[in-house]
Amino acid sequence: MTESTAHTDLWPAPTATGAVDATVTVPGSKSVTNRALVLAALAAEPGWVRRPLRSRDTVLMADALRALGVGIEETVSSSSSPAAGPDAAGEAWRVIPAGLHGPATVDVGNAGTVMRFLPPVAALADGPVRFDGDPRSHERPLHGVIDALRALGARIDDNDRGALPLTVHGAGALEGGPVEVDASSSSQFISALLLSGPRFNQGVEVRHTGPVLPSLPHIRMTVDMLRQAGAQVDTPESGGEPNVWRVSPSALLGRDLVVEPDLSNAAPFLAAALVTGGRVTVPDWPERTTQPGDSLREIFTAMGGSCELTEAGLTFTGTGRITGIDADLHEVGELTPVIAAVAALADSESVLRGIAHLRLHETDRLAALAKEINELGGDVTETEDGLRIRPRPLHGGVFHTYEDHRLATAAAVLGLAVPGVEVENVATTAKTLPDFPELWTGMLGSVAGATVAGS
Ligand SMILES: O=C(O)C1=C[C@@H](OP(=O)(O)O)[C@@H](O)[C@H](O)C1
Ligand SMILES: C=C(OP(=O)(O)O)C(=O)O
Repeated sequence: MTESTAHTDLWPAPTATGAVDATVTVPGSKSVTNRALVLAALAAEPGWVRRPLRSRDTVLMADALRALGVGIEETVSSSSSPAAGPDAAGEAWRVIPAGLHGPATVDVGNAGTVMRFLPPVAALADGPVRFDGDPRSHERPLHGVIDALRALGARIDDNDRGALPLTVHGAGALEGGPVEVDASSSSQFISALLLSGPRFNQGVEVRHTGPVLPSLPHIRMTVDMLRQAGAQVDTPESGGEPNVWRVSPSALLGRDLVVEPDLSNAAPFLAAALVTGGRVTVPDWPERTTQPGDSLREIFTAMGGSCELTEAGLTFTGTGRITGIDADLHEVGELTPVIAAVAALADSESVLRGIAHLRLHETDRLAALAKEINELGGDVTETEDGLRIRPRPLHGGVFHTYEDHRLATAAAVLGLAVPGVEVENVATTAKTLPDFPELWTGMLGSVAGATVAGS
């Protein structure tokens, strides 16, 4: 969290004066889209990524792969693929793999997936690839990827910083093999090495050596998508050693993949049902998924709502009463900001644990949530590994967002119940959810008497 941001634009968060009753179509998953792009770029044949998320993080990924020589064409497709399903017509990315070339320059913005997933890809290029990004990207942990790639045979020039900016001197191939990584600061270190692993001469065997590994569902997502692309992956869950993942060298298939809705970005909309005692349906909620956002069904039910998965999607219904929770969120850390906002509106205390690594996300999320909710009259304290939230009556005010999309959506949730919340730089939601203000007001359009604070 840096103290000051240059943004002066304030978005008056709409206050709900009634129960929401809406269906909200949530755009595609950032995590699935960016994995799909990387795997398609490394494949031996062209593939499709349908219903991709088009947001800052995914456009940065596509542009970076293009800079390395991969063809990515935007199309409006009417799919004839059975895999795509009857209603999968619509926008798609056609990915045409090619030899990976340097010199190239990659702007990672502040996308963890781009800054961590692409250095291993760059090691396969035939020349130098320079990586840089937003000022915050220089502070986010990358040492796990850098050290592991060096151990696997890559040459990287990072001025001994263990962080961005850096240059990967691609040599056209990487030896690969066994490597140890402390991924306690980001699961993305492991995902990064596994995703490119099939293309290393010896494949890769990644052993996590540090304390608790966060975001395991995201590693499962990596493994799942690798397997669907034809890779052979051994995991702790498939009978392998604890904390060891092994990917064999192989060609990857070009897939026809339909991206699921981003279930973590469904969080503010489901929260609206909880906060207003209303009902929100998110269509196309997958029956089976590796996305951490699927845990919202359990977490928000524990906080006082109920949910039902039908053909129409996931319908979440609130009662207007919110109960605090004591929850370990280390597997689903990216859900924390919205859960914290809901907890601040509950009728009992919450403790959110297991999320110390959030201090290294888009901003220091623990510090930012505590400061901003407290500035609205709340009582949030940082613990060693999370937050303690004691609900108090809140008042309006400016909610600073620190270039963090999830801080902005959390603020919108507070604004439903607290008149006069003004969200600084709501446009920062474009990192993963570009149409957030429109989706939000569209959802509230279904509330009789919805008002916009400050208007
Ligand atoms: O692999 C991914 O797509 C992600 C993994 C998680 O990262 P961390 O393990 O760094 O928390 C998550 O928070 C991030 O939003 C997306
Ligand atoms: C931590 C997040 O993003 P990133 O992929 O940049 O790590 C997030 O989206 O909550």
